[in-house]
Amino acid sequence: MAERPIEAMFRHKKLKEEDIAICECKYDANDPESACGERCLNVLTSTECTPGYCPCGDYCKNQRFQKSEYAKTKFFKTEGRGWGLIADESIKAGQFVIEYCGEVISSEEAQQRSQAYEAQGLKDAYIISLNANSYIDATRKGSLARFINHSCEPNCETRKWTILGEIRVGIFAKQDIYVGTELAYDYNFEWYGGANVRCLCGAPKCSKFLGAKSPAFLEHNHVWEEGDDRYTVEEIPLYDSAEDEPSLMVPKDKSSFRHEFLARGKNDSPVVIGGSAGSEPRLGSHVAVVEPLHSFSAGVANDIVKTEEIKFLAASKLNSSYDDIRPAIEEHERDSQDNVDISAAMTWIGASCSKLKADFDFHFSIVKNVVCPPPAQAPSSAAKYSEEADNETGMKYLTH
Ligand SMILES: C[S@@+](CC[C@H](N)C(=O)[O-])C[C@H]1O[C@@H](n2cnc3c(N)ncnc32)[C@H](O)[C@@H]1O
Repeated sequence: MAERPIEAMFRHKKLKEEDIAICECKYDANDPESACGERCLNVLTSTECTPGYCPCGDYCKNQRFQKSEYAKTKFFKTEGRGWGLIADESIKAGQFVIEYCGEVISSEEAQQRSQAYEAQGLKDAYIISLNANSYIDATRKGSLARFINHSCEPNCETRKWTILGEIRVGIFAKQDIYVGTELAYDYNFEWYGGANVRCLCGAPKCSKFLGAKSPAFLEHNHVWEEGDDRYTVEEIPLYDSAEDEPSLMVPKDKSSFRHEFLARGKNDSPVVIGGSAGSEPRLGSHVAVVEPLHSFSAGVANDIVKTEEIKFLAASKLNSSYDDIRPAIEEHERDSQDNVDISAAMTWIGASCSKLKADFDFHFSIVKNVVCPPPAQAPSSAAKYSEEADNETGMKYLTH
């Protein structure tokens, strides 16, 4: 066995000798920079070489986490987003910027701490996910990486690396970054903030909330689907990191339907479809006023209620199968590993298709029965059928 420096023996306590990944690199004495470059077997598997075992010895370039080879950065005060981190030297695309350091904790501990920090009034969240069961909390201990803000169009990204048998998270540049540019990554898969925070990244395709696509956010706010008004932003309590406002009113999407009111016919007044309640319906726009469900014929009402029930059932089946597949999806998204259990994936795909079909059937039943009823069906007394067709869709709407 090759002789190893003493400190190497102490450092990989968790790694058994037979588990140490040893590359086959041979460094060129005339070009020491070539040692363990991008073709190194360990680099290709996002694993750092183990000191004392790498054939390139001290020339090995693949020990950046272990040697804290960070880019030069400094923190600064942003407008509305607290502290941020900027590049203090130019950074190349793909370069390791800094490690996200902190306390490694379990998911139960992460949940407890996140609630406790919120109760203490801490507005900034520093817990990110490491894998399905562990999190890194940089609230009390961490590197400068804790100051990196979120952007929906970021110049950096997180990547997982295996260092001496342990997974660690690094921030890497996605593109060349000039000196003085703010560093940002997308919090989506790592976000473990308790409160819903309005995103102030300013990107044209901003998703409005920090971590809006993260498993934790979806779990707390349910599935936020296009056209599903149960989960519109108006209904999500949030605080604004800039002004700590308790609520935010976002203009409603005029083209989305409000099925629940229609299908259940909860009140007697006409129901507005596709406009904010109380707003003036406009003829020929994507706004229609219809009667509550109970004022339609029994056949029409039954058809809509039946398709809506199927829709809810399909949604709940999809949700429960998502719970089974979620750990695999998370793992896959983080580590790009193809370890998704095929039967769970098939169930999930099946449930997704059933839900799509149920959604379609429900929408179709509204269009068929309410928005465009067959000519034989006379409109009710409270509404008359407008002959004016929408230019874009050709659909006709009920109006006062
Ligand atoms: C990991 S910390 C980042 C550093 C933080 N700005 C500070 O002052 O310590 C994450 C917190 O920063 C704030 N933040 C980060 N990105 C943001 C963004 N795009 N919009 C609004 N607030 C943001 C949020 O309060 C979030 O909880």
